[in-house]
Amino acid sequence: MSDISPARSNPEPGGTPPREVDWLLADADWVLTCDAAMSAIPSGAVAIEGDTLVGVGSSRDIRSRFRGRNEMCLKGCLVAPGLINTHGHAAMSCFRGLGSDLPLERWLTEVIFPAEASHVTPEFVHYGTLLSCIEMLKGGTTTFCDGYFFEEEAARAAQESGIRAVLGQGILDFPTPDQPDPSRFAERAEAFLRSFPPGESRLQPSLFCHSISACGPETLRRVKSICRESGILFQIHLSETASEVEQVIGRYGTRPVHHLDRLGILDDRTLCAHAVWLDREEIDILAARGAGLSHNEESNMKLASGIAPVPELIGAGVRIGLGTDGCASNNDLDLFSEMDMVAKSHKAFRKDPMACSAAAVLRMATRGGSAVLSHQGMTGGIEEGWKADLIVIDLDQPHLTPLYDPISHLVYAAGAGDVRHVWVDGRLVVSNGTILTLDESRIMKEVLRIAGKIAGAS
Ligand SMILES: CSC[C@H]1O[C@@H](n2cnc3c(O)ncnc32)[C@H](O)[C@@H]1O
Ligand SMILES: [Zn+2]
Repeated sequence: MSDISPARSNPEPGGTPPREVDWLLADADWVLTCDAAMSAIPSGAVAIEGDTLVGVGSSRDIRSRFRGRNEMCLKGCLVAPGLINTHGHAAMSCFRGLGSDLPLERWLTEVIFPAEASHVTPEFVHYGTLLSCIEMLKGGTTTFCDGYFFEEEAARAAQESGIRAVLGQGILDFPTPDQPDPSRFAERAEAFLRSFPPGESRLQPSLFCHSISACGPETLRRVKSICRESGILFQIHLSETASEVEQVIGRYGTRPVHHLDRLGILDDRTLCAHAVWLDREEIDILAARGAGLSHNEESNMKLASGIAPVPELIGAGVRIGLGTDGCASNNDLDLFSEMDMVAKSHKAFRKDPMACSAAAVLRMATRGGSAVLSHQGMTGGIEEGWKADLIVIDLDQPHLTPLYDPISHLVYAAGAGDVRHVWVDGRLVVSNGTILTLDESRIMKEVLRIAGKIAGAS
């Protein structure tokens, strides 16, 4: 059980006195660094100064070098990097579970798009995103990548919560809740970028073209060019269902990845969500261009979209993170259950227990996610000089006893409810399972009020 108490700094006799830092977290049973070798440090410790990890190692070593203004003894706990959710629509927590058990096209056109036209307002996005930030932070997610409407409100919510986020303004060639005139999509995108608080490194803007079906070639080209000029991430839903691929072939005479490649969309600042239906050539193009993917297995399974070729993508060197998608197609934002499902579904689909290992899945949820968001060297690992985005798991529980392999434990046995403490950018935002930055019960009440109107209208 973790305890905020002095961690007994231990200077070497006659040596330099320990450096004083903001936080010294010591005596953890394990520190999972998620470094390139996915190493785990037994009896480990970390030191945090400001927003940065300044010491990572054995408790003995770190205690000899640092003394914390705040110290925590983490006996019975595991420390891991904060998880990274690379695809979602945070505000859609207000639609949690709406239209369950339909395939993607019917779910979108019969339920979600009409509900969005009637109910999505700045207030909906603000409270839906706040609720999602609470769920994500309490469940060990410290970064999320988003795409929705009125995304200024999502940015405001992320800012209030203390989470790290990439926030994508949604663009379609159809009227949307925040742009009734689709011909003015570029003005909407530019207004969003202008609204973005400058100098806020924890939050980054992005643009999100919904899909090839919803955005014509000119829209895709223009939005990508705005992204290039601004040095920001371009996002798109890609090849989510087999029928979407058939539609693209029917309309453009080529498969979706070739279509995007011909338009010059694919590079290392493009993030494609889903990418379920890919052929060999498309996988090679994605790898050659350095494009990133978000693998959203639970959403793909719930909408019966299919199983993405993850082992082939990893084999080809494509960069992949894990995403939950929105709460209407998952129906939660829990990256622990997502990791468990990803590892098991690929094993079952291939009838091969080695098809997708626990380490490969944890890598996608940490370093992989960081790479597709261009946060590499900053998040997704516990390394000196990187951002202090950390989670502490309480191991002192029946379902986590005994422990032989900490990575296997994190992926197959631990759950979002086992997260005790969370730091983002060096700031403690969840303590003993309680969110410190937001008023959880007030936000739930506001979301219930919004949900009451949605339920009353349907
Ligand atoms: C511009 S992104 C927001 C837009 O996307 C819709 N959406 C949510 N989940 C999915 C999905 O899995 N595939 C396609 N579109 C999705 C959301 O409802 C918004 O309209
Ligand atoms: Zn999506």
